Amino acid sequence: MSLHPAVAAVRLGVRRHLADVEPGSTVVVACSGGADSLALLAATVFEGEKAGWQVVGATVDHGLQPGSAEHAAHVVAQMATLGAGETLSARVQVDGGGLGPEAAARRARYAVLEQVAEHVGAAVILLGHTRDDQAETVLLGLTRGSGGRSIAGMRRAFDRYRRPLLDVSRDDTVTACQVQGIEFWEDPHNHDRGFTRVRVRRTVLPLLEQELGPGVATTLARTADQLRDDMDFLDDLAEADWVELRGADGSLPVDPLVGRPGPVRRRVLRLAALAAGAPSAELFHDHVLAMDSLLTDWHGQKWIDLPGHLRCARRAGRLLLLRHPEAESR
Ligand SMILES: Nc1ncnc2c1ncn2[C@@H]1O[C@H](COP(=O)(O)OP(=O)(O)OP(=O)(O)O)[C@@H](O)[C@H]1O
Repeated sequence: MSLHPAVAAVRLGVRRHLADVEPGSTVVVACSGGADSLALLAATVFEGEKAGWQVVGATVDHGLQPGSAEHAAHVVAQMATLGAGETLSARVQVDGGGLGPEAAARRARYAVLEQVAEHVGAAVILLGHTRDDQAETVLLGLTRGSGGRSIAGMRRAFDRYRRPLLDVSRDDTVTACQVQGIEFWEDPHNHDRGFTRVRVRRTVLPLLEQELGPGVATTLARTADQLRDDMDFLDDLAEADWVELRGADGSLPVDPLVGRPGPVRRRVLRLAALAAGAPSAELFHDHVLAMDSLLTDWHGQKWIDLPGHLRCARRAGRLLLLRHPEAESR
């Protein structure tokens, strides 16, 4: 019997994005019990047998809904049935810490996945994000208007995480599960139109596909790939400049910075503010533009305020990043 194209697509994603993973390595697959991550686990087990990997399935119980422990136990059983060599379930305490519930759950999940990877000595942790997740991320980023990085989408790899299914559609993961007889879970949140992402998934993207032609999700995901490459290049340039120019006190010389192209210069300023202690979640593009105005539109302004009780001031040919009390005395 010939291999179903959807199953082939998922396996190809795993083969391609884990080509450098050595025989004998341990690979953790993070499984929510949804179609994406179960299709990913099945493909990783299949490819892992050929490549000589130990495959560990891990599921995280956020404890946010009634019955979540039973759900986690069910996912563990499924992961074992699909052939994971080892299965793990971890319950986490989701503590907001100023974050929204989704972001808090995500942070707790990543922390526990890290512990799991340490525990089993894993080379990589796999996440089941698909091309459709990527397209939604790009659209959401566009509407948020927070700059190139937010429309550059998710990375295929970061730290020890990999996303092997970013070229695979959600439909293919669902079909791959169906043809392999894998029962998957439908997260009730996926139907809750209170979430912007759900409205993008269920209304905006289908409308775009209907009005502009099929393939919009693919095009958005491809655009994100190209943009991410450019962003990474500019980030690398800026990082090298920052390392070269910064003084021991974190200050920056005005003249060489003014000569740098704007996209690099503003990245250097952002790096300097972060290094001085500005919280990244609160440091917005407007703050960086205000810092930039001390370089490109300076008419004697004393300082500009930054988050994290910081001030940026221009004195004696340098940009200084100061804590508030110091700002007064220097
Ligand atoms: N409860 C869970 N346990 C283990 N892995 C999970 C769990 N929930 C999600 N994942 C992993 O994360 C992937 C993405 O899931 P989902 O899109 O629901 O999360 P998200 O909050 O958007 O994640 P991210 O912050 O990584 O974008 C899943 O395919 C799976 O690999």
